[in-house]
Amino acid sequence: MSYDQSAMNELHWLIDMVQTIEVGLVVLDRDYNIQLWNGFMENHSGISPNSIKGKNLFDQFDYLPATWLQQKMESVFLLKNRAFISWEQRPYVFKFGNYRPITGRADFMYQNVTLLPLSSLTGQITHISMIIYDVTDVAINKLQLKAANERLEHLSQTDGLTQLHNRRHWQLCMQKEFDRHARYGEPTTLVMFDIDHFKRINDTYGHIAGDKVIQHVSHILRQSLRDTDCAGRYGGEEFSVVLSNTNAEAALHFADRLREKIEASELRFESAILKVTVSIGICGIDEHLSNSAQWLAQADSALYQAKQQGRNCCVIFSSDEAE
Ligand SMILES: Nc1nc2c(ncn2[C@@H]2O[C@H](COP(=O)(O)OP(=O)(O)OP(=O)(O)O)[C@@H](O)[C@H]2O)c(=O)[nH]1
Repeated sequence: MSYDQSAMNELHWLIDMVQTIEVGLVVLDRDYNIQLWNGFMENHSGISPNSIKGKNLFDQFDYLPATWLQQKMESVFLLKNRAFISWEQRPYVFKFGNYRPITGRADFMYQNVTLLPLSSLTGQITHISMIIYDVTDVAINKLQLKAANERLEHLSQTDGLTQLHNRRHWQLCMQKEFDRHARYGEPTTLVMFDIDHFKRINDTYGHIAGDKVIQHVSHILRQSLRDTDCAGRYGGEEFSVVLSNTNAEAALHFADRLREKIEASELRFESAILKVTVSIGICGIDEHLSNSAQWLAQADSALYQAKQQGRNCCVIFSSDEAE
């Protein structure tokens, strides 16, 4: 076989491969006019190479982020360097459907795109090539893994009965708030409360009724919170809340409103109507506290005082009374 014939063969194979490869190939000239559009692009866009050749990329696909993409392409022309667009940065460049049976859950094809400078025989960069990789499988797996991890993280931080933070996670929030105060000195207050005579509910109506009461109280608590507040189920029928940017007097308003709402509410359980009250201890943070455990102990001591004072009331911690 002559040298010419062999070169022709090679060229033929290359063209064949470019047309059939499972990767999108597009060549653009300096004005973003399409010079090459391979089989992959045709199959996924439904547009044939003949009908798109010579047309401007941005006129053909008006959904493309023109300014952003042109900026990237210009840097490829000027710096003669490759550029990459990852699906994590932008899920796709070309809006192609996803036909993969295994990853049928994606509505579109996730893509990684490489922009490659193409030089002419004189060494000038006259064209660039876009190489489009279908990374739907990888992207879906990664997204599913991320979602599963987020679900697991949520479960590990949440109390199953009330959907409030569980004790361990709430304590971390409280420690963060304590540290934030140590750094920035903003007021913050701890509120601990406990359902009064809860044992009687369990003893009279059974544990299921008791659980419903705990859910009922936590529902009212959730409705009373701001986004920045952090509420948890501290123990069986004991709840804890960190009110950020709130001093003890303002927390007393919050606590009294919460107490009144719970007192005014009722819960139907089978043929009975259940009513409960709560006792609340409040402790604002101050410079004398040496650690978060002490803060918690003082809020707990205020809660104990509220119980001592006859229940269904709120008490702000005072060191005099604690002694
Ligand atoms: N149903 C139910 N009961 C619980 C749960 N956790 C703890 N308890 C019960 O809550 C009751 C708490 O009783 P006590 O600590 O004596 O307090 P109390 O009856 O509320 O009395 P005061 O707090 O002094 O007003 C106990 O009977 C526990 O068994 C729970 O998740 N579900």
